[in-house]
Amino acid sequence: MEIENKNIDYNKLIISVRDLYKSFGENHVLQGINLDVFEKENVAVLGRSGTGKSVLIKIICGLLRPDSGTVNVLGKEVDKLNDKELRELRLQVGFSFQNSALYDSMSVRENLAFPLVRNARHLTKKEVTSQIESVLSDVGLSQTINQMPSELSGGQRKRIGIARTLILRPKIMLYDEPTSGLDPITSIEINNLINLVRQKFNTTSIIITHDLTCAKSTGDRVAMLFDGKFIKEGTFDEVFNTDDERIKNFYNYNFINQL
Ligand SMILES: Nc1ncnc2c1ncn2[C@@H]1O[C@H](COP(=O)(O)OP(=O)(O)OP(=O)(O)O)[C@@H](O)[C@H]1O
Repeated sequence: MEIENKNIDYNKLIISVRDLYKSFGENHVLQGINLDVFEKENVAVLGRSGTGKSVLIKIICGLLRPDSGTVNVLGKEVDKLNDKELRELRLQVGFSFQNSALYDSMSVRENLAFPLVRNARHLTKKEVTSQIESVLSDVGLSQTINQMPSELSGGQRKRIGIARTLILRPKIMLYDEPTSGLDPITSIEINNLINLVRQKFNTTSIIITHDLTCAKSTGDRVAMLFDGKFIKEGTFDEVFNTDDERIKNFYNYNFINQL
């Protein structure tokens, strides 16, 4: 078995979140979040539905603004960037959406060409094709190049969604519920892909999930979100080896649901 080469650099902080608060009206979603992610580290953020996991990564990539607190990404304070700087930063942050966000009226080839043509206009047609073929091979789906999204399985759609993000060679990957709606075997394949992406593309990642298997197999570190705060952080075993009833309930609920 090939041993994964993680090469995490704990001297290089890639994402740093401090005292982050975000409410929607009376809904106080994030209530003092602190999080550091180091170069080439995979951090899994676990929590129940509606705890603010997606809100957190949307704030990290500048899609939402916090009420207070700071978010530093690749050395830049996200809240202080103007529109142009934010666009430049976003090119380095790949966002893999929960629903894969593919354009249903476009083929796989066109879906993958879209971000390239929009953001790297200097490329020739031949270069675009070669990059599409290369990234499709990376996600193991070369044969789907001329298919439409409606012809793909849920797992294949997730892979193409990840490929479409990777084609811009981001330094950071934010995965929003990468295994949601997938059967256990397809989920394992996606978890393996997330680890492969880190190894091959040297990405730093946050994986948002409520799937324990996903968190365990992709997260070097796991952070447990509860009521707007991280209540425990560490390796998967450190987090779940606990007397905290909130974490034990989360574990048991997941376990029962997987039976
Ligand atoms: N743009 C918005 N306007 C108002 N409320 C919002 C907005 N975005 C998120 N929320 C609310 O913030 C809370 C957290 O939502 P979020 O999508 O981050 O949850 P989550 O932990 O990712 O859950 P899930 O796993 O179900 O996606 C929810 O109560 C949601 O309704």
